[in-house]
Amino acid sequence: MTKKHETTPSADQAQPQHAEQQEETSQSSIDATIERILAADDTSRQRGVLDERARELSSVEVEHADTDGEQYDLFERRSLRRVEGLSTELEDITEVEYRQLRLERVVLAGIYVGGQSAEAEHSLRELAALAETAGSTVLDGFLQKKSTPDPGTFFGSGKAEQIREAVAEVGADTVIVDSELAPSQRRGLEDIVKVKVIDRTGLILDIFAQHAQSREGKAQVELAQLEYLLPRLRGWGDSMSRQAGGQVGGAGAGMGSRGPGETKIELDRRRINQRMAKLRREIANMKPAREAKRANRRRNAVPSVAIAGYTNAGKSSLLNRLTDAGVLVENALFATLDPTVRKASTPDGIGYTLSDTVGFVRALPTQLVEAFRSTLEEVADADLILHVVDASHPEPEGQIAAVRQVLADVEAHEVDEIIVLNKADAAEWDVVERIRRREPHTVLVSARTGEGVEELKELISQSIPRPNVPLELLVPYADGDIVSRLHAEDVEILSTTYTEEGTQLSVRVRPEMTADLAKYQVTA
Ligand SMILES: Nc1nc2c(ncn2[C@@H]2O[C@H](COP(=O)(O)OP(=O)(O)OP(=O)(O)O)[C@@H](O)[C@H]2O)c(=O)[nH]1
Ligand SMILES: [Mg+2]
Repeated sequence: MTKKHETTPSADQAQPQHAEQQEETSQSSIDATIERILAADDTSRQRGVLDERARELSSVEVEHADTDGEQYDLFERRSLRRVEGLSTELEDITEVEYRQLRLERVVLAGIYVGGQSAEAEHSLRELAALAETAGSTVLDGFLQKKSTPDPGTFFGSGKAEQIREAVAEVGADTVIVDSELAPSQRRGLEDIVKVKVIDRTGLILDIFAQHAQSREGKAQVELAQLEYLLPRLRGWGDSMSRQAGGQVGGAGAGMGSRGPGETKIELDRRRINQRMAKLRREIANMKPAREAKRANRRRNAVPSVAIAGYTNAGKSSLLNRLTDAGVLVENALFATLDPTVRKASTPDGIGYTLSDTVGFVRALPTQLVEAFRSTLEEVADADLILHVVDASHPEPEGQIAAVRQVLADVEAHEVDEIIVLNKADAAEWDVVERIRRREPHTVLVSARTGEGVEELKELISQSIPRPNVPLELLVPYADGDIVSRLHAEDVEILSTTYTEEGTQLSVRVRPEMTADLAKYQVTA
């Protein structure tokens, strides 16, 4: 199935293309005129969109803060980077296509509705960053003004033809479209541009597949990929006749269209469904272990703080800064997929857990949100969310909105949230001011330099549930270990006085501790 362009076009297949052309010509001539007028604008737009480096990846060389640790994973990951021009051919593409996109030299393309070109450019630059993260070289980018996507080829055959020319000119082997394409649009476009076409969702899934490490993460990504792939199996649906080798003639693609191709596709489809059911079971089986851990934390009333935010905002760097965890930090999108939970404590010694999560992105594929639901639900369960925002980005508002959308999807929108404006060392002041005006709880930090981190720790300390049962204790000197325990555990010690009978303490503890301390209790 690698040889997608070798199949002889059947009458059946030619039909929709023909219809599409008709539709195209029957579109009002006003459209054509507008297109012509825009053409001038378009040529300037076609080049230049990607002249600036993709903003989503920071433009400064990656430096690591001391707190970032040894970054062994990074070395490993780099050493596995795709090498341009080398690729592994795999035979049974219906089975492996979804993990092996073989992106090498790519051309990007997107459409925008009138008046939203800035937004579309932004999105296309982000797409470039995603493509780079996936290991490909971005050669060119196009934006087309179009209010509704063409049902057959997404761009319309005229524009698709231009893309084909550009692809041929720069020698690209893949076109990445900045939207989610319907399976038929992807096929329609591939037939014109003559190289592989993938969409934003497929690209993000590919990055996730490259970065997944844990058994659970891998299973989650594979499930999302299969879900995405299922309706996209080549030969499924309208192009069934290609599978039958073009033997099906005439308009009636009814009974006669049942050929060997369909059987093969049905088989694949059944196998994929079985695999998906198995993955769902596996993921469900992994959940109890994580839930047990979480329940344990709950029982011990350890407050939990979740770090969430747009991809590359600096979540892992912040976790490292707050805990010395040595978690992988990379100037790449979706560096972290596997949630990491670390212990941390407030300046006055109240312990809490801090967890790093998968980054979010505009239009995070729904298949991924679904597959990662169990992971993301940990965020919903937290006592506090540190929503990390890249303050060196010119317009982080869109990112904040995208993150909140995902948080709402997993019902985490009611958890207390602190907006952590990170990368203070590289921030634009007007951006910082703008966000501070809009958001009630913000703090400006730099995970790299450590600036503002003390203030953030203080804010966390005030925002997590604190021990809240006041007790007056008198502990005989013989029971000195109790006093050390009070110091070691999550107890707020308000005052200590030494009397003849023992140490007198005024404390606040968590409810679970009151039973143990009952025998030392005195009335104030
Ligand atoms: N200038 C500057 N760069 C920073 C700061 N914090 C993080 N970075 C850089 O931003 C990039 C992304 O950092 P990460 O901590 O990996 O970001 P993340 O949010 O965990 O990213 P994903 O896991 O990919 O979603 C890295 O190149 C960091 O070195 C900061 O305070 N200032
Ligand atoms: Mg990370």
